[in-house]
Amino acid sequence: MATALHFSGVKTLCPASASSERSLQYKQPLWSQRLRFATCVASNNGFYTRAKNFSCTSRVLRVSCEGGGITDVLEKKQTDNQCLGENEKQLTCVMKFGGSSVASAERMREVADLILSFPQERPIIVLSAMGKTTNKLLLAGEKAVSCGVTNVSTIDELSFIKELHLRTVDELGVDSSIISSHLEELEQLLKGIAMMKELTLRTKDYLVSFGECMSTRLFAAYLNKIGVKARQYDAFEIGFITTDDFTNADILEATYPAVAKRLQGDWICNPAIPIVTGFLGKGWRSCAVTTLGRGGSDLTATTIGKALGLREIQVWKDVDGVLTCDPNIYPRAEPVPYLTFEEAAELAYFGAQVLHPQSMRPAREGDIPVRVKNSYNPNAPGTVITHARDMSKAVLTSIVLKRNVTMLDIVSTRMLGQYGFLAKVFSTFEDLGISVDVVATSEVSISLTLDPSKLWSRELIQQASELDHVVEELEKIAVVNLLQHRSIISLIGNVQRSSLILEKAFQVLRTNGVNVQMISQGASKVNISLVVNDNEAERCVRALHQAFFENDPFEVECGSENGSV
Ligand SMILES: Nc1ncnc2c1ncn2[C@@H]1O[C@H](COP(=O)(O)OP(=O)(O)O)[C@@H](O)[C@H]1O
Ligand SMILES: N[C@@H](CC(=O)OP(=O)(O)O)C(=O)O
Repeated sequence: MATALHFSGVKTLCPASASSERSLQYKQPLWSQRLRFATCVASNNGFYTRAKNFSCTSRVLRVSCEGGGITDVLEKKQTDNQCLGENEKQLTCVMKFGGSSVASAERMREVADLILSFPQERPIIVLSAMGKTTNKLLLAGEKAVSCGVTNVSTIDELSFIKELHLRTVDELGVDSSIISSHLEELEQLLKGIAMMKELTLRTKDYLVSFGECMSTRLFAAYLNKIGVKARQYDAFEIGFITTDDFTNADILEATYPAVAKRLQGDWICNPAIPIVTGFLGKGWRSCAVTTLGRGGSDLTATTIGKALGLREIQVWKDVDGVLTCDPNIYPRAEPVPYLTFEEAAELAYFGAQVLHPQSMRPAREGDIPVRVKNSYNPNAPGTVITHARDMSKAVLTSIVLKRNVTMLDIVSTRMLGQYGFLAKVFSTFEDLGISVDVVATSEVSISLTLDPSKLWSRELIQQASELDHVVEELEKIAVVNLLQHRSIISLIGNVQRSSLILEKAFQVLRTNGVNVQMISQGASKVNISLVVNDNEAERCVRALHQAFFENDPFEVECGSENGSV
């Protein structure tokens, strides 16, 4: 057997050995200059793995690998633009890894291996904060409001975050100085919150930004340590311009050209894998750090995909793709192999935590496929989301649950034939800046649900008074009934088959003794929404899943014809 070294199109054959350390002889000493900057990927019978160590002298490249017997060593040159071939000037894809994928040093190493297992790609990496760091930061902030300045350093969540990040520094073998100033500043910030006794939305965003700022620094340092040239970027420094809606900001158009120019420009001048903070932006008026809403790193990834016109956007999660329902509600949920952007957007908007609600927009506008993959199980095919798919056999794709929704029944006090009623109702919501989710109307009455994510971004006390205010305003023209603790069950699928879907759904709900309080079929034609009581919702989802995905969906069609459903 022979071992091959590929470099600048030149191949040098060296004798193989069974050892896990391999020395390769160069023909030309000149190569070693370039190899200093090289990425080294070794392969063991076709399974690519990160080389544990590599070093080179003028004529010898020495590679050692965990796991023994190296049969092949590939060198990807990453030097300067003089060495970039024409097609190497383009970054190819974006890979986003969520908190669960980078929760520990071990997971970060696995993610590095995963990235290097695609040597043909020139990826941009987007990372979320490690594990549950964002939640812990928010909790620490809330505790700081009332704990007093002197007690800040004893906040459990602060200790947890410090310990997690310092342990990761240690285990990855990188220099602690890359995050020490962030950890110090974080404590100072919490002391500031304790002093002010308030945590504004703007401060909340600044507070949570420490999570992504630290995870990306750790990961970039680790890649550099193992010889893979990487460069860290804070999204708010490279052109992610947003509205000033702290905790729920929207990306502005100016972002696309700015981000493309910065990332592509740097790559061409001095190639290094970009490691970008997910979730963060910069408010265009305030110039302060903003966040894109919980789970917003998906949106960072799709924004980069569109900005650079990349071939593919990959979002790596801890599940085998988008599933037929939330696995926390029903563990027998199955991966959905294909989705359209429209289906994925509805699914995300109506509560499937797996994707950020706004994240499909840039991908759809740029017509860039999104692949949802499992970083714990990279061989699983995942879900591919594209513009169109074969719908001929599709009935139901996924069942989504949105809990804790507020519903309003509004009945006009005027008689039939009264014009302007709907306009007045919706202008009330517009004036109050409250967005509406699901709507069902007749000429004199309207039932609707309020988007909880918009309400949740406000303080609880503010929410209650806003709801009172909505009711007060609407009562000028209607009788209003405010119904809380409702859930929306969204049936995402082929609404061309809506009769079949509804027939089966209502049969299941009737069998389970559940009364549907509102029903709406979206204009998008991929979603039917049913409103039920919160306390019945999970049971409904499980029963619906069993009926639609664990039995033949065409059964009902035949059954109903014989009247035997
Ligand atoms: N329909 C669904 N398909 C897949 N996952 C879902 C679905 N609904 C809810 N989830 C939950 O979403 C989680 C993945 O999303 P998220 O927590 O944002 O991942 P990450 O932090 O890795 O980006 C899964 O672990 C799963 O519990
Ligand atoms: N860290 C942020 C952003 C994010 O996208 O996280 P994840 O990819 O882990 O859902 C959050 O927890 O909301």
